Amino acid sequence: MKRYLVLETGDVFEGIGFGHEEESFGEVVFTTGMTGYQETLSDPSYFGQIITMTYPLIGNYGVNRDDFESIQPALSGMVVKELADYPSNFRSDYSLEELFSQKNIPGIQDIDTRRLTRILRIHGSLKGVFTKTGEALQLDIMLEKLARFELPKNQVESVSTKKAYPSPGRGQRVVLMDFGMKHGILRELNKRDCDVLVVPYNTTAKDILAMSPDGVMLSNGPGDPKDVPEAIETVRQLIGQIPVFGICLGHQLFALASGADTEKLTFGHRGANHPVKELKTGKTELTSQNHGYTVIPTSLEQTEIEVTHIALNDGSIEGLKHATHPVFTVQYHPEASPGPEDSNHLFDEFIDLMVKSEKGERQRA
Ligand SMILES: NC(=O)CC[C@H](N)C(=O)O
Repeated sequence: MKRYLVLETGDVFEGIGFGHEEESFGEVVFTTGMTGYQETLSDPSYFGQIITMTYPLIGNYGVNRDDFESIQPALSGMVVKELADYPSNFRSDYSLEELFSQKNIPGIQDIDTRRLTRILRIHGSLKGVFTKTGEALQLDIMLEKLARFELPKNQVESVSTKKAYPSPGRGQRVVLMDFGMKHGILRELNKRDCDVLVVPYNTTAKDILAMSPDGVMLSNGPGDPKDVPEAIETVRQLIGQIPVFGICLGHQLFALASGADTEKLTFGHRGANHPVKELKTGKTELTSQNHGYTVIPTSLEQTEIEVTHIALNDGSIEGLKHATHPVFTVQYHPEASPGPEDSNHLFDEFIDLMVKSEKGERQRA
């Protein structure tokens, strides 16, 4: 049945609805990953966003048990050119369409995603709405509703765990701050036998240090990093106390906590083949990315942080480290899922940093 996607610019796309049928508002963004739709739609960083998949055929290998990045997808909708009718893969348990219905995710297909992406590249990310499936379009009313719609400010709170929980191991003890964590991060720490305690986004530095960890991991998460001042304060207090590794939102929080500033990119970086250069070695890695905000280079001047990585597509900052303390962060996703695993070694570097830290020395003595 017919459904429309309306953008705040007044552009209208007619398509066919699938999944949840009610009206749905969000920030329309695009991702260029050719595969990995299951990981993408379950990445909590997409909270409140309508994701356009630029690859034209989606759902062709179905949905499997293993590739979820969270239990309850948080996105506001997905736009596809063509939804595969007959998924086929030895791991597939059911179709993408079934997942959308089961989890109440709104979808639209038969959309000219190339036209939509061109609009997003020109205007930047835009507010948009999926009309109720089967209902006639009332453009004026939709545009009025869109003008009134505001992107939510409590995004991290909505997707962070409410209670701390352990994921035991026999190695380094890591407190993982959950800002809307992709499970891939936890999997990478578990693979290295870390003894992980996942904690809510608003856990204080005092409480974290009282848990006596060897290091703190700052996860990815949705929204504007400036919307979580309590987390910025926690990170500020952790710097210099303990090794810290941050990913994506965690990277932006480290920058803000150090006195630097962030801003919104026009249309963001979302995809699975973004080249990133490490400045020290000149080596380039292909990375998985999903972010709309970035650290402002000139804002680093008065801080004690250094740029370690840059994006080759637009020169923006992709990695930072503290000049003297054991803290490093990346804007991209070393846990991949989806995407290349080139930068997986950063988790090993985090382990090394913890082992080398004072507490690690003490424990080995
Ligand atoms: N994946 C993330 O952690 C994204 C961080 C932040 N919400 C951004 O869009 O820039």
